[in-house]
Amino acid sequence: MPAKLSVNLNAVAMLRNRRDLPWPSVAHLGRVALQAGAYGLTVHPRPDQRHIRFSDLPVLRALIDDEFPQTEFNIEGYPSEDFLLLCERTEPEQVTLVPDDPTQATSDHGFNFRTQGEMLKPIVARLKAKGMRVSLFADGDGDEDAVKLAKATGADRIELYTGPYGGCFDDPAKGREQMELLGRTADAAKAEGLGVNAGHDLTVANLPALVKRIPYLAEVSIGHGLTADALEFGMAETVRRFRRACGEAL
Ligand SMILES: CC(=O)[C@@H](O)[C@H](O)COP(=O)(O)O
Ligand SMILES: NCC(=O)COP(=O)(O)O
Repeated sequence: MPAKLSVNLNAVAMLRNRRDLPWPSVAHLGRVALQAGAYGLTVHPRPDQRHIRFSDLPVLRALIDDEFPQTEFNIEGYPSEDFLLLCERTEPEQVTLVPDDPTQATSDHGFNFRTQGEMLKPIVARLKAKGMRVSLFADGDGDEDAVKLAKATGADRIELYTGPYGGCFDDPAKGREQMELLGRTADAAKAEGLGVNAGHDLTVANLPALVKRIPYLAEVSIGHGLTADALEFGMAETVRRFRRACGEAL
């Protein structure tokens, strides 16, 4: 089974927010992505709303419900009370919890399950009780004990933080090392019965090797590199290119 592509709309929202105007439209580009066969949409609303605004969420929820009911909405964020309430109001199919500080420019590490595992347990249970699948952002450093602690939170999946892998675009040997660490983390998660997602700095160039190493990868969420390609190739063609890179025969 190829990894499913969820298109992260944060970068589109960031372009829109340069002006007090409604374009580029997050909802319209989400529609184009889903029409082109993306499996889902991802957003990462940050507390300062510098990318996705809280008001985007009901619009995207309605887009999926009304026009693409076979697809999924994935909301990412730090599990503050405000974020949890936002998820409970929006009811995404999946919530990806990340340990981001509000001042961070972008996500750059996974949870420390040794120190944060107990904090996560009731939060995971609360979201799952409302029918949302829960994925936890995790470092892909090959730490098998950390994966066991992630499993103990009750989460359904982990999302491998692939930033260090994506950062090796100009150093293939280091890229292979990072990929092996991601692969070992993923294998440990699979052995624990956790599903495995991945995201951050994935591109059409670095995806094929990753999905080959982790053939059971459930889902990738991609925004920055995909939006960069969409400027060149258009959103629909870009989604098809990424689907091919995920292993879909198109
Ligand atoms: C959780 C994660 O991996 C991030 O990639 C995030 O979703 C992207 O967020 P920004 O687009 O706000 O940098
Ligand atoms: N979870 C990762 C994500 O949604 C997108 O990350 P990026 O492709 O914008 O780096």
